[in-house]
Amino acid sequence: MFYLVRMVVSPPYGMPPEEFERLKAEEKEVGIRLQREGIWKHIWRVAGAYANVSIFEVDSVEQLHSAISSLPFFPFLSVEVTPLVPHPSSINPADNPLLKEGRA
Ligand SMILES: O=C(O)CC1=CCC(=O)O1
Repeated sequence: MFYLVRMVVSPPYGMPPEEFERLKAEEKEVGIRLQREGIWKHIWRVAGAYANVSIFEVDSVEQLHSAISSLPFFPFLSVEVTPLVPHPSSINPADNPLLKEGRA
């Protein structure tokens, strides 16, 4: 199952910069691990905002929640989740499991 996830980062006002930098480094580590595990397929910075849009591929919404809530920035994130289904006109096997399985 694919999900479009938009995350807006809002660190609390007054957070000491060194604590913020530590959390940011941990966030990057977890983000890279989830990409290497194949769950976090794409991540893009939203131009002009401290936000990202991402594509996750997971087996369940519980797995998605577990991944997102494992992020060190989680307490400071506004997260919007949109479930996706393959588009019938997609010719990209990565986006369309039917193509990947040779069934379309
Ligand atoms: O900077 C962000 O958009 C938040 C974030 C998620 C994974 C990562 O490395 O940073």
